[in-house]
Amino acid sequence: MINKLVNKIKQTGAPIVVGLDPMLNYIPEHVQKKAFAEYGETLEGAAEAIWQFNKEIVDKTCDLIPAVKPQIAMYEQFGIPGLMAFKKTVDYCREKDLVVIGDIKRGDIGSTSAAYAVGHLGKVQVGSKTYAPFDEDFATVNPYLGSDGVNPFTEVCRQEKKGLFILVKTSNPSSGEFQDQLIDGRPLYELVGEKVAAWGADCMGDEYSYIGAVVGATYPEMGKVLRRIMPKAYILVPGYGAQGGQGKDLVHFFNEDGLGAIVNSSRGIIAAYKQDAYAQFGPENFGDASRAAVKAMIDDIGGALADR
Ligand SMILES: O=C(O)c1cc(=O)[nH]c(=O)n1[C@@H]1O[C@H](COP(=O)(O)O)[C@@H](O)[C@H]1O
Repeated sequence: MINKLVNKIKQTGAPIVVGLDPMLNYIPEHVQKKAFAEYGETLEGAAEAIWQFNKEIVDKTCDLIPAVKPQIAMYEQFGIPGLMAFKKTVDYCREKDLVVIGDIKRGDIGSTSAAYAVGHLGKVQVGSKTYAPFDEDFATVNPYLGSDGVNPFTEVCRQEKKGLFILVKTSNPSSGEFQDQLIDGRPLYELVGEKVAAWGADCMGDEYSYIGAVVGATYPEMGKVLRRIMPKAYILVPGYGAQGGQGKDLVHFFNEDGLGAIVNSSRGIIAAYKQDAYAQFGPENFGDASRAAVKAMIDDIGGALADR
């Protein structure tokens, strides 16, 4: 799957991921109204609104982008109907040949991580039958329980040819509270970055490892150091747009070959129609606003890479 991701990035010239993080308040009135007319103001109604919203955004952007990243919490908040909308979204994006990064941020003791890995990336056995319950292509993993929490995910990736993005340095304001703590003079995130490189060394695709890392766009200097520490890891870079990251901050997350990083934007794309820059589209044409925002993001990052 890492080879597919790299090839799609090369084909599209777009090292970007559209984050499918639908909140009800981003979903235009007319989409909500239609869903509620059919299912009432229920969890099912919310899930239908989310699904219709996602579908339109995917339809309007899928030819421009290599990948999407649905964030499971946004679906889980609507319970079982929400999770069904998550699964529908994953399946639809895979049908459109997009690489799907399940943003699930799991990680637990080994036996529990194994169950998460099977449910999201692998296959589960039920009597004589086998099922792939969620079947994303990549998953985000929290490594802060240590190797035995990560190994079951790696094992399933090896079997299924899937991949991981492991949290190394997160984009949020408090990420330094623990991640920047010094151990023998070195920040914890660097030690985690070294671990990601080690875990990924025998998990190589053609050019890059299928064990990638997450490093926030909001910490470009740290991204530069981590790029060197993990030369073969693809870096998922969230924090562009709504959290303040811009193309010019991100060049050092990429290798000299222009590969090695994929930048996520969620609210900046899916709620583009609410921004002044795209207001002319109006809520009716929210998908077109997202398409324009994707194009602007591609130009911003492409321009920054060309200028470096
Ligand atoms: O793993 C992630 O994707 C992630 C890691 C991180 O350090 N920071 C971060 O924002 N994310 C996710 O990236 C997305 C960012 O959303 P926007 O700020 O709306 O672009 C959300 O789905 C977050 O959960």
